[in-house]
Amino acid sequence: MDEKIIVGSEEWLGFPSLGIPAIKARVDSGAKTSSLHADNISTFKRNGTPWVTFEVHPLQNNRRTVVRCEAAVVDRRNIKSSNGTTEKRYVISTQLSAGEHSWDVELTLTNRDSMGYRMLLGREAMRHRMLVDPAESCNLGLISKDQLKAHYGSHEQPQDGLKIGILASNPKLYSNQRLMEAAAEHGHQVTFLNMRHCYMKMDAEEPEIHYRGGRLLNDLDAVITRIRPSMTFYGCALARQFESMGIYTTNTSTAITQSRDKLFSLQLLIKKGLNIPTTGFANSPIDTSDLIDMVGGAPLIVKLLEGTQGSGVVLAETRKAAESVINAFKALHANLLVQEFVKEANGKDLRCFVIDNKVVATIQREAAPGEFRANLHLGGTASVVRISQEERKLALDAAKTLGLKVAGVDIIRSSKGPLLLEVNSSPGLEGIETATGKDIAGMVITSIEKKLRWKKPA
Ligand SMILES: Nc1ncnc2c1ncn2[C@@H]1O[C@H](COP(=O)(O)OP(=O)(O)OP(=O)(O)O)[C@@H](O)[C@H]1O
Ligand SMILES: [Mg+2]
Ligand SMILES: [Mg+2]
Repeated sequence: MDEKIIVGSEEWLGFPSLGIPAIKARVDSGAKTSSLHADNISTFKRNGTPWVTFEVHPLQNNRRTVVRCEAAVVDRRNIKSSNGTTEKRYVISTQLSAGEHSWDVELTLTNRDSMGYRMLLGREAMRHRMLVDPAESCNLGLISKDQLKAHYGSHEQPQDGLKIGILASNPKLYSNQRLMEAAAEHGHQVTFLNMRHCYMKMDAEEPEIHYRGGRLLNDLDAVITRIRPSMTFYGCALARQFESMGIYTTNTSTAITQSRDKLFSLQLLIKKGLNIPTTGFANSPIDTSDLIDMVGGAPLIVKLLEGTQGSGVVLAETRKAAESVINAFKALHANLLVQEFVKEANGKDLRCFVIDNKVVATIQREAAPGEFRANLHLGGTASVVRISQEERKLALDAAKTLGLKVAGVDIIRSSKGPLLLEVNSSPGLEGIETATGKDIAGMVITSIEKKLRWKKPA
């Protein structure tokens, strides 16, 4: 061929012999081989030679449209993916159609979804045929929604609702009850998944998650990740496994992991220019006095890095008290931070509930008399409150910085303006739903429906 086809960074391609007339590919000359996102891969023999059968979801963010394909296996190869891991993949050879042209290419089958693209076009398939202009996109033409409907309408699986799992610990908890209720109310099939009863098969080609008794959890559409702090390590491993199987998670394993590390997340937030109370962190007991000065002296707050629901937060009213609390915690080898005490907050703080980059509800929590911690578990009371633009922006920036789609952002009102206290990746629903009367659980479900482009059947 003399004239080379100029392609952009993404293109609509087709694999006629696989029954896939249109699929949007990420053009990636950095990758050697091309890959196709395939599910439920299994092998069989035809006339004595190895074949594979697999399912392709040809449309991005849509797992309802399924095309079952078959192809002869030409090889099994170790492929290094962009995240550095190597997996053994089946290789097939099939005709690629690109605009007016077509030729045979090799494709590796992987069940790893690379940023929503169902296929990656690597340089081997492009060689001598294509040139890439990374500034362009869809040079070979756009495919309309109607065309896609005509291609794939008959491949849409009838579905009454999404299959949603709630990955958590306690099915009796108000938040989990409400999420299950809301999912069912929206017409979905919902299952409570106790993290302790999930176990996984670490396999590059066929990763699996099993549930107590051996039930396979691979066909879920979405998992609502409600991982309690004490289960962060295992819970995030499970979330990661679901993600690697192409299952949508509300908060991703990465976002949860980093938001659980209080110190790390404070560093990330500060780097983004978000305001927090003046905070110090140390390890050796020698410098206690300077550490206290660093945050402006007593009264000050000492926080255990692993504390939750207010349990690890202490107010030291005097310098002497501060020294003894810090030294006591240090002797226990607990990680702690010291923080300026925001006295003018008067035992109040704000909890902003963020979903998909929107503050959907906010409450003000007020500490019980004689208490400075506003946690509802410590007897604090919740009330509806209006927040300022600045507070709203702080909450949204915080959730975004940590990559959380669902977050409870705690803000304290100081004389210097709003200061960020912390960001929770599994915010409780009881206090905020009760005080505001809003259906927050329903909003979480709606957010999943939007992400998966699910529409209520007429
Ligand atoms: N620097 C501070 N100045 C004044 N009050 C504070 C300060 N830090 C925390 N508080 C109060 O103490 C409460 C608990 O603190 P914080 O939210 O940091 O820890 P936590 O509640 O134990 O953590 P988690 O919310 O993860 O369970 C806050 O809600 C707030 O009312
Ligand atoms: Mg808190
Ligand atoms: Mg916290």
